Amino acid sequence: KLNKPHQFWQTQPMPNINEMDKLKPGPIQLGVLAEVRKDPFNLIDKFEWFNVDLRNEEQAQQVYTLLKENYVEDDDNMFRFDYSIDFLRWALLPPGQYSDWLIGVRVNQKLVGFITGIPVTLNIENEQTKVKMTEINFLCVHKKIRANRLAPVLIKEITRRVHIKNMWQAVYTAGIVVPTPISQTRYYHRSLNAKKLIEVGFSSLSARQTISRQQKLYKLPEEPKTPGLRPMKKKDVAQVTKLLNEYLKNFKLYFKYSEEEVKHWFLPRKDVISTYVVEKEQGVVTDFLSFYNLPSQVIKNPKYTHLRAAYSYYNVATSTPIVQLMYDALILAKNEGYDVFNALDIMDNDKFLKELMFCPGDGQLNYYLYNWKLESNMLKPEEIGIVLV
Ligand SMILES: CN(C)Cc1n[nH]c2ccc(-c3ccc(F)cc3OCCn3ccnc3)cc12
Repeated sequence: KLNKPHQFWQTQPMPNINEMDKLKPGPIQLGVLAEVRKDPFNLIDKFEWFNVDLRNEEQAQQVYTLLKENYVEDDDNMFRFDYSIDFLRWALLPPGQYSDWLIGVRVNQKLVGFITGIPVTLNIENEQTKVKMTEINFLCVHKKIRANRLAPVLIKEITRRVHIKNMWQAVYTAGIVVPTPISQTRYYHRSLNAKKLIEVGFSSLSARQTISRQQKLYKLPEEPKTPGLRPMKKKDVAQVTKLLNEYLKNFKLYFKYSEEEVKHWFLPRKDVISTYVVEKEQGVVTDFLSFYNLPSQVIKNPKYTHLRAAYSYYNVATSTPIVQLMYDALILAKNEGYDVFNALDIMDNDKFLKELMFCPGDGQLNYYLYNWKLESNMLKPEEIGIVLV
């Protein structure tokens, strides 16, 4: 009976505490293509598998509504992520995507379950170890049909569809702890609209604080400071690709980006992704900053329905001090209408979090690698060079 904690995860190729020192680095189980099940896993009666076509407006709407009403909430159930359709198309239709890796489960034409994969090549702990794998995301089961053990079936089915492509590893993140995190990172928030954050209950005032004091404390200049800072354009793709790939080599977990992928992931998309480059003298790009748009629905509030949050994506500072570059990111986000700017303590983020007055969040984001034993059991947050949306 699957009712002991993590009963499902104990059946999966993930290192557990006492195996840690026995397993050699690399794949935990070697996959055999010929042994992969050719047919989908069985679903309970009336449930059916369904490949989601996010380009189809109606199907995209169904995914949007399922997530908006049933996806991740904060620990106090005050906020729930509200990923937009444009955002989902950005996140889930990258170059090389497979049509059967956006998996839905339907009952009477209604979408009740979802899980996604996108193809990535992950560098693990050194430049020589490049592993083609999947990045898993958006695991969601409708609130009304939880405890049917649908989530494990969704995980097994996407695993099967990844195995069929002769890929045997996965990378994913989650707020919860299941066997076995490779890194436990923390998130931080920088107030941009102090008054609204207090009114929605995101921030609270201590006895000595007042709203106007908070507004003064977090006040930002009207315009960014760095000369030559401007929105990224197509002509910047080659330089941004070089800057990014060079920078990411500093970390133990990172993707290598083609120019095609940089076009997809970084060219600005309204209300989805903002990328700004610093163009020093004639045409030379020396730095860039980027943040993505992920609002949270405010579950119960008389005045506001949403919290507008910008999330730090990738930032490369080779000639501008990182603190100054990120200070400009705050100003740009404020001017784009965001209420809060969020960042994890991964990459070099620790260098600006305190100085720019970020406050720690109330939870953590755990990183996972499926079917892979690291040389070092855990990675420090500053060794993580990947951002999962
Ligand atoms: C990553 N991606 C897989 C979505 C995802 N799943 N689980 C999560 C748990 C935390 C964060 C997270 C990551 C960075 C951050 F600055 C704040 C965060 O959550 C705040 C709490 N919250 C939840 C909903 N509304 C507010 C993301 C996620």
